[in-house]
Amino acid sequence: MSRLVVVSNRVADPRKAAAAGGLAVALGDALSVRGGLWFGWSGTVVEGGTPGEGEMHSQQAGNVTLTTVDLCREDHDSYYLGYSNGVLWPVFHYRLDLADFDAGFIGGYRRVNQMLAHKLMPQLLPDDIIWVHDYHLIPMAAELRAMGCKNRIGFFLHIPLPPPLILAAIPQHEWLVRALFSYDVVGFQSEADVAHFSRYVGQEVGAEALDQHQFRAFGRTVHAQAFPIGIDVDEFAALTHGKEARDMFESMKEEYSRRRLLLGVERLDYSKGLPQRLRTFQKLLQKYPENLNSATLIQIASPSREALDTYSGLRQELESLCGSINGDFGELDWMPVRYIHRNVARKRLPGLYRVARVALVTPLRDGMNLVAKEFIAAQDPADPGVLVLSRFAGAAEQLKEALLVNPYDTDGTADSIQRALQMPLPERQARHQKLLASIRSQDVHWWRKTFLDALTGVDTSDHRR
Ligand SMILES: O=P(O)(O)OC[C@H]1O[C@H](O[C@H]2O[C@H](CO)[C@@H](O)[C@H](O)[C@H]2O)[C@H](O)[C@@H](O)[C@@H]1O
Ligand SMILES: O=c1ccn([C@@H]2O[C@H](COP(=O)(O)OP(=O)(O)O)[C@@H](O)[C@H]2O)c(=O)[nH]1
Repeated sequence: MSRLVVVSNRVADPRKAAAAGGLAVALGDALSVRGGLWFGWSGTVVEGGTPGEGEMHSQQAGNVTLTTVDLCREDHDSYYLGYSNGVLWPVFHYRLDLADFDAGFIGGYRRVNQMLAHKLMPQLLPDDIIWVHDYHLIPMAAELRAMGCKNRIGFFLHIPLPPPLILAAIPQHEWLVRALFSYDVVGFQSEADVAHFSRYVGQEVGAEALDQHQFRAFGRTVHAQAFPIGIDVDEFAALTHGKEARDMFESMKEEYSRRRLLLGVERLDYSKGLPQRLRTFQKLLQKYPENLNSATLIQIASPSREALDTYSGLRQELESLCGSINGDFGELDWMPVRYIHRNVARKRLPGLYRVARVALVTPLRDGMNLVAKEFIAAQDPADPGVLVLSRFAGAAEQLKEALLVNPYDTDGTADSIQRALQMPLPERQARHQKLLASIRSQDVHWWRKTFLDALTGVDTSDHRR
């Protein structure tokens, strides 16, 4: 079997609990099954280093070699904070209003992609299969091809692809899409993303659709398809019975047998719809007063990208909303919102998921959202909680038996939460059974296998010439 080389901005030791963020968790799972090389940024920022240069480190983690590169401050700020998270992240999540189209960022984005490609190229073996991940690294294949790389290279976009006219707001949109044609396979999270890609390449660059998945433009053919990412259901169910999760469950169970727990878990990111969720919870308390002194929202919002103003501003907005809801509705012995601005270890989360009556997964836009799938995996099938899920999360294409909501509709979402809180046991069980079957049939192993099967199966003659 060919060696698998995974390239992603974040690299994490698969043997240790991964940092918050679904990508690191899923790639750790994918690589530890097959072994190989995981290559990317070390997470270290060197003050005063030289742009385009970075020290490389290598270590062995079981059957996976982790090779990482440091970034100097200037590269980190223009590549990661600037272009990746100041331009691509907001625009790909449909937030043109939050994008910062500073012309200086693109230079750093190209420079870091070039540097990473130069450091990776000498490590490659002729029949390695290369799998590049996410918006930070779109030009990686083009850079490798420019150095003569003829390997099979696939790309998976973990975040949504917006409709053509939104994508076209990025000054370098055509360059980015041209770069995608240096890959053999381009994977998306949902059918909606594939439809946007198909419309973009048809309208903006005159691509020819050879069949449902094959698009030809710039003298190259690319295979584009949806491969919705999943979780390792058995691993997560096992975590649910582990010590950390059981301790969490026991400590919360008593209090929440008297009260009803609603739960939100995510990075503190504007794509996750947190202010809208708090306003919806406020509406629930106003409209359905039987929830006073009872319904409690635990909101875990783990710190993310705090150097960006959009993120620090969001934190302030959220803290002020939590304070005003607790001030208006709280009692001496009950606070409606428990807000935690820290990362909670992944091993402890299943215990929390299992105590919750309702999970609120209500992003305004999300590539997939693995928390929705983890919540389902952690439930007791005999007495499961209810998933309230935004129709704008990639996961909504698969999880039809959740209560699907429009997070912009505060009233309608409050009604759905009330319905979830009152849902009879047989309906909860029936919905959970179908949701569990869905996350089992398309789990993280299915995701890895279907993507890699597509990548090893496509005709790569364009790149071998
Ligand atoms: O690396 P960070 O800047 O700290 O951000 C964490 C990760 O966030 C994004 O995750 C996405 O991938 C998930 C798994 O496919 C998906 O479920 C979720 O909807 C996406 O938002 C980002 O795409 C990753 O690159 C980041 O590492
Ligand atoms: O305090 C936290 C918050 C989140 N997570 C994990 O981070 C991942 C979040 O992935 P998701 O796809 O939901 O969103 P992303 O952050 O990647 O956009 C999930 O595995 C969560 O269990 C965690 O371990 N601790």
